[in-house]
Amino acid sequence: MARHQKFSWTAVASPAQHIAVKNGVGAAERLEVDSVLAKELGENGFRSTRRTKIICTIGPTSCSEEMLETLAVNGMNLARLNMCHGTREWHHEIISRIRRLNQDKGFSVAIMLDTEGSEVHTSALDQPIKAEVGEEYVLTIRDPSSVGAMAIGVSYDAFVDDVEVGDSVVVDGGMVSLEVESKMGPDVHCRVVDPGIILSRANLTFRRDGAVIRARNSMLPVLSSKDWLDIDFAIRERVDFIAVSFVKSADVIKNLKSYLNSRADKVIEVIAKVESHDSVPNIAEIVEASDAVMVARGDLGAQIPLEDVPSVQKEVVVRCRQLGRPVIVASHLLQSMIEYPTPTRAEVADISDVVRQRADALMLSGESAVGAYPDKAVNVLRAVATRIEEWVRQEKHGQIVLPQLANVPDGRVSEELCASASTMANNLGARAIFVYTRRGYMANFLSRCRPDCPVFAFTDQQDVRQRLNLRWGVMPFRLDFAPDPEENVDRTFRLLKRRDLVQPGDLVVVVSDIRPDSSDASVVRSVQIRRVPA
Ligand SMILES: Nc1ncnc2c1ncn2[C@@H]1O[C@H](COP(=O)(O)OP(=O)(O)OP(=O)(O)O)[C@@H](O)[C@H]1O
Ligand SMILES: CC(=O)C(=O)O
Ligand SMILES: [K+]
Ligand SMILES: [Mg+2]
Repeated sequence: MARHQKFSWTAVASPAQHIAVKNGVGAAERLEVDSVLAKELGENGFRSTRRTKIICTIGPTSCSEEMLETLAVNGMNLARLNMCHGTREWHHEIISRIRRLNQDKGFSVAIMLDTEGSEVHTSALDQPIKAEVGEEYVLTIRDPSSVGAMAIGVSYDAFVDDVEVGDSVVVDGGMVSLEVESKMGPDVHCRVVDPGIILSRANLTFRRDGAVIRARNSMLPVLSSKDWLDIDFAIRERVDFIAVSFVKSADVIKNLKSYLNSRADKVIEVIAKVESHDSVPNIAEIVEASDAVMVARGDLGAQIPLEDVPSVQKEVVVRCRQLGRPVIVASHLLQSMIEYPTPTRAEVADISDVVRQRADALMLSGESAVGAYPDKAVNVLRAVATRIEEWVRQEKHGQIVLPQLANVPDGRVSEELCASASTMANNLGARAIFVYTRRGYMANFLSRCRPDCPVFAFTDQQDVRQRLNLRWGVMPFRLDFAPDPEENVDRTFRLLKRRDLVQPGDLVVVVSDIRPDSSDASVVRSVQIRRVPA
């Protein structure tokens, strides 16, 4: 079968080389592109280069320098660090490793820090516990070692008041279920109903008659005092994104954004995680307030009925696209690959559904953090995304009506310009759209249009380049800008030709809103149709 080749699970890129391009004429003519992206573009051609971005949660089985490099080579665009696990020192070390690899190997892997949030979880365990039907465990708010061999600590003191005899305790959304048999002061005695594995710091939800109990639990702050310390750590580490766990409403996002505005000396984008029962009625305001959104299906599936998860996912994805917010679909995409080297057919179908919905990014959780095959899981995401995107383009799936966003004339012009550029590029079968952008604003608008060809975004800011890694279809480049916008286009053609990334005669649509000087009055916005000169 001719397709077999494209659908294989092997890596497209061999170990990357540093490929910052320097023009002999002057040191200013410098173009930097992620070495893995350059290779993908060279080998697959523009049209077949993957548009959906890949995020990997880094944990014990993916934190070595070798595995981080393999993940980057296989297509990881963003690394996620989950502050539920590991110490700040550990996370600092991983961030340093990723930065070193970016520097030495020419990657541009962006960094996301994910807050712990006030979820209720078990204490740290040295070993996962295999819970068998009928066994009794004591969930306690005391030090479990003082209670006995079958005791497990719980992070939230009021849980002993919240639960009653007969309630269910659900571990990690259903990995294990227990029933409360008796309460004795700080200890709650439970019997295993559904057997399975209890992992270290596993999430706990409590149910009565099938419904989630949200007594005191729902009064916990979304950002705890520990989370604020982790946020200060994120600022010091200059991460690209902070993902906020268990968001309930827009308030916490607004609060965090103003904190970051006043404290951080770079832009850190705030990602709202939709995983709390309480977030569901407030999705519209949450999407509006956030820079990006994650459908965190692991916890979401424990907080709302499982059969409601797909429609919430769809709603969030569509809303985000309409408002131009990047959207990530996370967790259980390749759950079986935690243990096995190949995915189930149902998992491939799930990934394909996310890609058809045209979400910006796919995120691995346990598969890359603790799984036996993090590199293979990334290969599967890459192969499935690439193949399904091609199919979506052929069949014209996933077209949605995009409402007008900007309500100021300036914004309207940018938005219309991008919509027209995207339509023109589709109708003319352009090889790429080039956009020159300082803050990434125009690249975002273009990504929202989901054009058939890739968007090459040229920015002079390294941190904008990193953030654009999350945007669907955007291939970020760092370019030293010339004062004259026309010179930027010529410079790009020259440098890309030298890399063999474009050929003379290629048709590209060029969008620019770079100001020749810093005064707003002189902004020149344009769309041009250009052929790469000989
Ligand atoms: N830094 C880490 N150190 C140790 N184990 C980790 C780390 N990160 C993740 N893990 C393990 O990988 C599993 C899956 O990771 P994941 O980030 O999905 O965590 P989680 O505990 O389910 O929380 P969340 O809801 O925030 O995703 C975790 O349950 C944990 O066992
Ligand atoms: C990613 C995450 O937090 C979840 O799926 O619950
Ligand atoms: K988390
Ligand atoms: Mg979660």
